[in-house]
Amino acid sequence: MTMTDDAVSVERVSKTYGDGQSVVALNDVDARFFRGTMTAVMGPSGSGKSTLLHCAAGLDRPTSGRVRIGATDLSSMSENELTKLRRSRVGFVFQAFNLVGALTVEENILLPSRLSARRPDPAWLTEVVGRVGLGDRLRHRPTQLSGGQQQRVAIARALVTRPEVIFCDEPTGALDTQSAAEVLALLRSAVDESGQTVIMVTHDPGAASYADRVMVLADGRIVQDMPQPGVQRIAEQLAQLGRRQPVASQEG
Ligand SMILES: Nc1ncnc2c1ncn2[C@@H]1O[C@H](COP(=O)(O)OP(=O)(O)OP(=O)(O)O)[C@@H](O)[C@H]1O
Repeated sequence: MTMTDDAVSVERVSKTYGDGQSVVALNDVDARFFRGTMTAVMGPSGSGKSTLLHCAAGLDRPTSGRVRIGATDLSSMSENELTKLRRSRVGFVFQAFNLVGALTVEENILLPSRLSARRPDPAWLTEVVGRVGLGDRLRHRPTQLSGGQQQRVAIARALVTRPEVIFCDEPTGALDTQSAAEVLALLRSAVDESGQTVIMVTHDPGAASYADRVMVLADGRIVQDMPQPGVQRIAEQLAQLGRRQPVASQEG
């Protein structure tokens, strides 16, 4: 495997849903996500953010184009190989936490390691649990925790296998400001202290301002790519998009 500076690269990726009256969710998108950086993906509802995240993470296949994680080309991989790749090389954090209610906090955190049959390094597990501040909650069930605590469990679960890339879809969408700040600081530390790569879909300019770069999608295309734009500029760009006339849907 050759080393590359790209943690993820997306080349000429299009995704069309349905046939007949089909929806073009991604339209010939090129994007490179550099190692050890955090990128926020923003844009109006329906602009293709989740679709881009899902294609980049190997959760969904593009209709055309190529996705690479590191030097690994996902397009030629079987479902089985994709599943293995997702378990070993990427982590996920979703708005709805997606924890298993019947398992304890500790069991949830260890689940990806169990599934990939790789024993986590106990020192690293202690470090991760300490970092997310859940040391005294390991035997609790997710329902016994606040939303912010549940999201911290999800982050610990994503960190424990030391994935190259952590994909986040609205990770702070269900959280209050304080819990959101804690979650964003944790994602930031995964980048700054562990050299991991974070790709995060968010609607919130405040959350996006934690990123090294903000990418804005509209109608399935990247329309802005801004290095550390700051909350003000992000909000302005989104407001400008909001004022644009939506592209007429193609019917019939
Ligand atoms: N499984 C699907 N089947 C059909 N159309 C879909 C499917 N998933 C997404 N779409 C359509 O593709 C387009 C892009 O959707 P996507 O979820 O990627 O947007 P988004 O920017 O993440 O939106 P939101 O901010 O509302 O979550 C939308 O028009 C959506 O309706």
